[in-house]
Amino acid sequence: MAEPELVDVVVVGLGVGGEEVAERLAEAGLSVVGVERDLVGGECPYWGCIPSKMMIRAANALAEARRVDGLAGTAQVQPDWAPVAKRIREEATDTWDDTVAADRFIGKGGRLVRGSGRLDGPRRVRVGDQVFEARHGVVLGTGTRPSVPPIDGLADTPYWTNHQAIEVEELPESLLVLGGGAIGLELAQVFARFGVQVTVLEALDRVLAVEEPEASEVAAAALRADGVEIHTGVRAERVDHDGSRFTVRGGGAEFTAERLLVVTGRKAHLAELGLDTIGLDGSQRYLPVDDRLHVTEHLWAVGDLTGEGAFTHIAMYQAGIVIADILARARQAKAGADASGTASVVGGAMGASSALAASGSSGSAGTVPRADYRALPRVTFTDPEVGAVGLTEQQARERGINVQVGFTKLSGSTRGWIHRVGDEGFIKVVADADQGVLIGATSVGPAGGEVLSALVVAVHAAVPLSQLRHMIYAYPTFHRAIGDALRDLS
Ligand SMILES: Cc1cc2nc3c(=O)[nH]c(=O)nc-3n(C[C@H](O)[C@H](O)[C@H](O)COP(=O)(O)OP(=O)(O)OC[C@H]3O[C@@H](n4cnc5c(N)ncnc54)[C@H](O)[C@@H]3O)c2cc1C
Ligand SMILES: NC(=O)c1ccc[n+]([C@@H]2O[C@H](COP(=O)([O-])OP(=O)(O)OC[C@H]3O[C@@H](n4cnc5c(N)ncnc54)[C@H](O)[C@@H]3O)[C@@H](O)[C@H]2O)c1
Repeated sequence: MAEPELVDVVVVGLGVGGEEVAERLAEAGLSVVGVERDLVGGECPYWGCIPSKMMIRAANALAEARRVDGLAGTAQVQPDWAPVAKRIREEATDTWDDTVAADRFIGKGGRLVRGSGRLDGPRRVRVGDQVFEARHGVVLGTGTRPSVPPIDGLADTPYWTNHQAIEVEELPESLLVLGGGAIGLELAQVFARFGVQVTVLEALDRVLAVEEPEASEVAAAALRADGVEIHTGVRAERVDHDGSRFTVRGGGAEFTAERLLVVTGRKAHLAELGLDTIGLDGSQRYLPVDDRLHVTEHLWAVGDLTGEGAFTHIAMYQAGIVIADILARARQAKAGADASGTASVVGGAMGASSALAASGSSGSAGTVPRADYRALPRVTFTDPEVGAVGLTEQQARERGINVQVGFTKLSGSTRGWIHRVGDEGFIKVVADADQGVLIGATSVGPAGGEVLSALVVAVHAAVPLSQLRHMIYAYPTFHRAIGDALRDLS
């Protein structure tokens, strides 16, 4: 068997989290092998956040144009998917080609290895016949894939996941969407606004069930206004495809459409990562990590597979901590080696030590930040946008917190009233009455995700309620409604 090749760090999976770690460590002068079996960049730029938000931008332009009537005259809107598909192909994904991202990593000094990586004992990764041994350790950033439920008949049909929905060049006449979560709602609204007859089937009793019930109500009403049929409490039991149409049976009813999109959550695939070779259980749903993203000594994980929230901003946040941790350890190792007069343990390259010294690393593991998810923000980019941070009211009550809640509708604010059509939304704040701080908030509205930023600061920095109440909120903004919600706390 070939001797393992010694490097500083191996990163398996170059999605947003892994790519960030690999690029920044390579830039700092470490010898980094990045292993990727598909596209460098992962789900977000090719089949996730970016192309879906391009679709949403286009769909929202149609909706705004349709709002001209009654506000500013009349407008005739003729939707055309061609420019959207073209933009996704040419601007977002380079027709699903990662040359730019791969070259960027290589340009920073990284070594890209194409293939599937798996652990092969402590600090070792195997990719086909190649084995790498990492002095500082291995970072896993292998993300998630769609979790497709074991529904009778489904596996034998040509159903879509987010990949086919994002790559679509010609829209179907009708679409069944299985799953009323973030992906389901965002894409359902886009396609409906382009004229597709969309039906959403959700197993739970409300869509967007992880957020406040008031948010689910507003989102469902907005989609229905766009012509989307929503059926909650429907768990699909059987799927058939007759060559041209899908039929889904569930909840005693039958639904048919030309296409079926399955967006029922995501799943990490730990079993294929060789975790057993270091004594870890590969059958778990996610890979548990500590607050420095350590799975175990010399093994870190970032992004969706940690189960801390399937968001690009979580993957990037975690990547920042891992980078600081590894650079601090590399610097300590180098200092130890320098003191004992042995060769540098950092990389093999002559420039590595000086690059590391200039990289801004703290030099001490004690100063590496620890992950804190109290103020985790999330935004579902429906129109209106659903922004939320921290705990929902129910989560706070389940934790036994002395909860106060404040609520205000946007339509009751000056800006909402001026905005008129499309002003659906609200601000809801959840406070810990004993601590006198916000522990959660929801901001739904035309700019719900942007308005959320003030609430994220409030939860993150535990700004006292007394200070929040005495802040000046610009008039007439949507965010001024935060003041109204705070006054409603009881
Ligand atoms: C339709 C959609 C819309 C979304 N919109 C948003 C949004 O608006 N905002 C937001 O914050 N998040 C959004 N997300 C979520 C976001 O895309 C993910 O949270 C993010 O991509 C996670 O990054 P990651 O690095 O953990 O993994 P991924 O992006 O999944 O990347 C993992 C990479 O690892 C590779 N890989 C896996 N196993 C191996 C292996 N054994 N060897 C080598 N390579 C391997 C994969 O090929 C992949 O490239 C959206 C997701 C979807 C599907
Ligand atoms: N704007 C964003 O930040 C954004 C956008 C899209 C996705 N994402 C991320 O991607 C993750 C995955 O999104 P998702 O929408 O696939 O998952 P999700 O977990 O948010 O929603 C899946 C929905 O499918 C339902 N479901 C499951 N099995 C079903 C069945 N058999 N029949 C009917 N309904 C069923 C669930 O009850 C749930 O409501 C999200 O959790 C989110 O973190 C983020």
